[in-house]
Amino acid sequence: MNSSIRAAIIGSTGYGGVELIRFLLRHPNVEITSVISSSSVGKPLSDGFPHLREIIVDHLDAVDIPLIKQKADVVFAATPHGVSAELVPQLLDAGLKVIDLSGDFRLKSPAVYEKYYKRKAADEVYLAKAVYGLAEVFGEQCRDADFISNPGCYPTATLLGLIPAVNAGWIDPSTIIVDAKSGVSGAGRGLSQSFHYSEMNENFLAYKVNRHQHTPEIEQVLSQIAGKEVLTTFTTHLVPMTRGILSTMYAQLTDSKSDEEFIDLYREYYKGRPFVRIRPSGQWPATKEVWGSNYCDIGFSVDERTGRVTIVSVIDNLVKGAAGQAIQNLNLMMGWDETTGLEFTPVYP
Ligand SMILES: NC(=O)C1=CN([C@@H]2O[C@H](COP(=O)(O)OP(=O)(O)OC[C@H]3O[C@@H](n4cnc5c(N)ncnc54)[C@H](OP(=O)(O)O)[C@@H]3O)[C@@H](O)[C@H]2O)C=CC1
Ligand SMILES: CC(=O)N[C@@H](CCC(=O)OP(=O)(O)O)C(=O)O
Repeated sequence: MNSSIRAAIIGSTGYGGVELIRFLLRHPNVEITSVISSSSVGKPLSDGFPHLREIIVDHLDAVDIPLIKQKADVVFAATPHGVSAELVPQLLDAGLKVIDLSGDFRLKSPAVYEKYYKRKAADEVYLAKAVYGLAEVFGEQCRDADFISNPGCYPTATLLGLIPAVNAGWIDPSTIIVDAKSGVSGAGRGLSQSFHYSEMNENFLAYKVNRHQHTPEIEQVLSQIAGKEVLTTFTTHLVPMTRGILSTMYAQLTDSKSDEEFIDLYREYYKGRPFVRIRPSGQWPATKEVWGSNYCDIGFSVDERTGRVTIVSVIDNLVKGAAGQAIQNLNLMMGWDETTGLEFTPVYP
């Protein structure tokens, strides 16, 4: 089926929104019919983002649900936590399809959301409607969905790196430790002291240790895959680069396995899913090798000495970790080939 669809983007002036526009401008089945802002209504988007001069619908619309309904069939909400919780139910009630990039609909438990996000959870009726859009794992559910909650950037890299091994019972999930690093664009376009050039440059730091909001998201999915409660140690770090996430994962093997066995297991699990690329033994993926693309590249090393496996997974946080996966989910929702509009080779060097 190759029918086209009209798309609106709320949060068009943010990093996720701008990245959605970059990809959707080249999507053969999507027409961008409204770019939406809460603070720059009426201004041309390309004034702030001259690289998007080719956009036809340039003037920023207000967040006006009846107007969005008139102009669009699907809405991407690239809006902050809390904003999506309020907006998404109104969009769904208006009969629109929605893909939400925020964390507001990923966690099924309102109490867990409120503990980690420190704000009121979204309405449970809408939480129950959200399909968690980790495309390579829950793609079948995405195909029938009208509302997809796009995974977080760190969970995307981490879960794609862990799920096949947890699913096969090859690692003991209670021993998983995740050490993840992100480029600064992961924090969005807003300004804050920690992201000033002089604070970030030549610096490397851990943050939100043992309290990161992506911990329960990772645990929720791993518990579902393992069929029992899984708790993980998950530590995030900021790296002075613009884009990219590298997640290093460690876990105890349940039985002796080789690198080649891991490679075969993962290649089989992700068969037919072109955005996950498994590296040959001894090759480690780097963030530059997926930069600007929707790929997730994964490498392995089994340590016979300790009986542990080390798994390294990389993505571009703004693409596979946000806009790219959101478009992959739209493709699944619409019954299109999941790669449509996303076939970009990474930019290198
Ligand atoms: N950056 C990343 O790597 C990733 C981000 N995400 C998530 O995606 C969402 C967007 O992130 P990102 O683009 O980085 O964030 P930004 O801070 O760069 O952009 C957020 C946008 O939301 C808009 N906005 C703010 N308040 C409102 C409101 N009340 N109503 C409507 N729009 C509003 C702002 O635009 P304006 O002021 O013009 O309205 C702003 O441009 C967030 O929920 C984030 O957590 C998820 C995965 C990765
Ligand atoms: C570098 C950096 O600050 N990253 C953000 C990732 C936030 C994100 O994009 O994910 P959500 O949609 O779940 O908020 C953080 O660690 O909170």
